[in-house]
Amino acid sequence: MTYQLPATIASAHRRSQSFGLRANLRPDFDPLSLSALSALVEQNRMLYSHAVPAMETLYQQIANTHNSVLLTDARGVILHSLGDADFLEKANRVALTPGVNWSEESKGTNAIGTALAEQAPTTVHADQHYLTANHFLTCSAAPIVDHHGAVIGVLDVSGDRRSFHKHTMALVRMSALMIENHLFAATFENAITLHFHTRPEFIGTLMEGIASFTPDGRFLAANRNGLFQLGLSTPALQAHSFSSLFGMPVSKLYDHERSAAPGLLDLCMHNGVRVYVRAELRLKHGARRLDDAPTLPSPTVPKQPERANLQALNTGDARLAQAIAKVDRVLGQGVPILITGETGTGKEWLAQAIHRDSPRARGPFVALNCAAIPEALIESELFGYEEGAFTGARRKGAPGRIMQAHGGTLFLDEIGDMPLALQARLLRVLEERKVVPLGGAKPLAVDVELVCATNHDLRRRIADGLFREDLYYRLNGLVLKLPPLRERSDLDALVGKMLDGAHRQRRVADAVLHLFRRHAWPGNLRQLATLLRTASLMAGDEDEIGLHHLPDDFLDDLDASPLKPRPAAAPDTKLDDLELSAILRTLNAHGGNVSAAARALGVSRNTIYRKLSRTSQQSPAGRTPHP
Ligand SMILES: Nc1ncnc2c1ncn2[C@@H]1O[C@H](COP(=O)(O)OP(=O)(O)OP(=O)(O)O)[C@@H](O)[C@H]1O
Repeated sequence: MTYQLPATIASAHRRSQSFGLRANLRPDFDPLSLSALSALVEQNRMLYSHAVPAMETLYQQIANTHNSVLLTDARGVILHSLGDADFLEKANRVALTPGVNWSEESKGTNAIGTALAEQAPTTVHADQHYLTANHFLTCSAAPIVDHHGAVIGVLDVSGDRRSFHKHTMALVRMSALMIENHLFAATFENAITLHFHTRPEFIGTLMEGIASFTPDGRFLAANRNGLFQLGLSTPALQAHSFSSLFGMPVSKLYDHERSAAPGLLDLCMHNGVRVYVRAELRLKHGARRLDDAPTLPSPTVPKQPERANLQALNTGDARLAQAIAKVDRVLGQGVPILITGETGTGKEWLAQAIHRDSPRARGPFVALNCAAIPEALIESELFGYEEGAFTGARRKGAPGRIMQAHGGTLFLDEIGDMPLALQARLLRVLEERKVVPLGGAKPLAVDVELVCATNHDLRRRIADGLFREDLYYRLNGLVLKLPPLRERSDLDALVGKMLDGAHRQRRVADAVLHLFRRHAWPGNLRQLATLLRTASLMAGDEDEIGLHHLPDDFLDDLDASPLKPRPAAAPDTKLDDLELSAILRTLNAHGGNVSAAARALGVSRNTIYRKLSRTSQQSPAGRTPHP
């Protein structure tokens, strides 16, 4: 049977012929010597050290599928491979091993060589390979580019052709993007780095745009998604600055970052597209490098008399005010703080405020989410590793998060999810105040204030054998329990504060506030902040956020979920709820338009407003917790 070769493969075959290669060529068994390979790895140290963790994660996804993960340099020489033993043995037979060159000039059409030649992700399957010896393979490769857009290597998954899976290419592309983003983040030491996207939930994911600027706002570089969103090429961007691209003076960005709880910025790019932006300031005077680690922050740093940042969180809820008063008493005294509370109740914001009001405010604030990184990586992330700690290469060492927080605050989020074995190591670090990096022998002295957070009940996890009791007692110097939003009495003030941070000053209609007070808010402050951002966008030029600006899914939720119970004394409870439910459903069906809903129900708009407000008055926020 004959079939048409895809155009890329056909031109790769023509190139292979022009190199004088023959299809029956025997694989080349002449790899670089071990010392030459080590030297090559050393030359590609940045690429190698950021790629290996991503390769390990990628390999975990495809383990036991007769595949291997490979990294090459910019010429196609394999630097590192990870794979299933049975497949590695087969791969050896065709020299798919470290130290061997897989460029098209050397091996003819193959995913690595062709991805390099085409500068694009490429899959080469079975007999699409130029050399007959490679027909048993299926390979998917994606180039890795640096911050100038230059190809610096290739990530590839190769396996037995029977193991072909159509999702492999997507996994490889995502992993290559992850490596590029990590490299990008490590490239600029003294810079402002922006993470941006048109949708706030995409910030922190592989889809985010990243762009770096000098401290005075000149453009340095952007990653692939950043270039795409900005809609300009790297050369065109060289003439730009933070203010010309994002319409805000750089001084305002500094002001924003210095504010009590800098959330996402809502900015309008030069092309008129609105984006959400998280800024990261890595400025020399602010960021502490490991090299200066042994020096502790100067004891002469004055203790700030005012708790400006903590006070900014105090918007009138009595339980929160109590928690802040407790923090005030222990600040700077070396008492570990444990923050508990449901998801989205503001645990991380509180941790940041604690750091900013502490005498260590000038030191680093380093956060690690123990639930967000694979278990295999937590250890090296937390404790760091020494040069040569990983087999196969002279991978340069890296400081762990604990060391990076030296002289400042270490925030361990989701501490309840930390694996048991690491809990023992963490306990030792806390007791001895020393860290031993992986593969290292020498303990390094470390001085950090510890703030941890969890939404688990740690006592429960102790009873279930998932959390060490001794560590628990080491962490809970002061335990702060953040109330869920449905139990807070300062909802109106919070709404006002969240809107204050926006570009445009807007009010919220009473009817909307009434609905807010009756909602159970499973996503807490995060849900409220996101809802207000969406509603503000919907409101466009209007000064007031009304019911018709609320997203449909919120009205759906309100209708579907039980409202907060009202006090037992309230009359006609059932009837009122039925009525309210009918009103909400109708509002929902009419996109939140009160006039249309009133017409459909045959009542006046005022009746709708009155019913909404009456139900809320019967159930003041903060009275009864939602079950
Ligand atoms: N005091 C506050 N004022 C205004 N918005 C706030 C405040 N605290 C939190 N938020 C909003 O809520 C979001 C979630 O807050 P945060 O990340 O601190 O919660 P968390 O409890 O740590 O969540 P998780 O348990 O999911 O890690 C923030 O991104 C912000 O939008």
